[in-house]
Amino acid sequence: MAELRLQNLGKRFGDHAAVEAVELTVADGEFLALLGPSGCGKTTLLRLIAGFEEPDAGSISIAGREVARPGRQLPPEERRVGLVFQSYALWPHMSVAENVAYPLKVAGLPRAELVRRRDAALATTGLEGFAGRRPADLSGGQRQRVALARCLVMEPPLVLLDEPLANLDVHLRAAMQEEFAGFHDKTGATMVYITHDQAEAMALADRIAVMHQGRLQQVAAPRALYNEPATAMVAGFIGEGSLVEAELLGFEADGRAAVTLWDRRVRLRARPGQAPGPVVASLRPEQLSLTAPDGPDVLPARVRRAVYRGGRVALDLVPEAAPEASLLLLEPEATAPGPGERVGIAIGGGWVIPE
Ligand SMILES: Nc1ncnc2c1ncn2[C@@H]1O[C@H](COP(=O)(O)OP(=O)(O)OP(=O)(O)O)[C@@H](O)[C@H]1O
Repeated sequence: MAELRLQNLGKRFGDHAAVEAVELTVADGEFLALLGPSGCGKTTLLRLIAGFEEPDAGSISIAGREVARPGRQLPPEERRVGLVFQSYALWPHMSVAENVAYPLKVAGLPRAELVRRRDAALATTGLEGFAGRRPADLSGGQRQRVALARCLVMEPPLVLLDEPLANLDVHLRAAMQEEFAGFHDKTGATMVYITHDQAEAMALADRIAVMHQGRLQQVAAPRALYNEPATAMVAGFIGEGSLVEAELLGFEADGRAAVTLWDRRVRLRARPGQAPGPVVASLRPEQLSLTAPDGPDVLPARVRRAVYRGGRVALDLVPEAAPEASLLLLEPEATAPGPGERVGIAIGGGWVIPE
């Protein structure tokens, strides 16, 4: 069992809080993606868990054992944590098999056990046919598999991955994502996977933790993160859409929120119990549709830009009632209006940001 628990974790570099007040529990066997813009503290958080940085607040426990708090650090090699980085850090003079077996050799395993575990790791990562090759004679994806196999041989209950696919091209990334998912299923290890690619996080993770300026903004399953973002930062960072200022009037009998948006009354979803008043709402493109400009409850607007996306056109729409605002709507190519055209927008849903 390798539950990971971070309590009020903090790390400063001089005046800069790289990680601040992080509370997070990753369940045994869970796949958690850590997602956030560059510089938000993802790598620092991972280095704290691995034991390369010492926290100056809070604590870290792995499998029920406290491994770090200010002034008390268990060294990395005693944490039983596997690490996979984007730079594969393979030994160039060793074969694939030797690279994979290296941690076992260092640990002093008997030869028969070493061979058994090495070959099992090579099989899990589909590298049986490459055992004799040098890293220089492998593709980027194959090298990343070697790095994965070398992590796997130690059978770590907790694996930390720092942007392991960042150096690969788009097609290879998709293939490797499937391999990571398979690797997770086979090993049952708890995984924390850093990425700044939200599609990758959504494809792989049970839950996604979104980080911003050293703090966790929201930790939730991919669908919840997309449909019910806790903050404007999460709404803007995950998926596409528009953030608009509105007024929450109250809740209707069916639980929908009654909201005024540019003098129109619309019904959105909101966290129950939210107080009436000024709010920010997130409108995803699929919650908007085009209609005739002058119907009841329709928002007349003009097309500012129309960008072809292959089969669909991304429309940047400016409501007549709010010339400074902008709404994104995706329309099939065949029915998409062009720049300058006047249209009506029907709002079929949306989410009131809770804070
Ligand atoms: N050793 C250090 N000394 C001083 N500042 C540091 C150190 N390590 C990181 N930082 C700063 O802490 C902040 C968080 O850095 P971190 O590398 O954790 O971000 P990140 O989210 O992993 O970014 P990226 O996605 O670009 O790798 C940054 O502002 C960075 O400049």
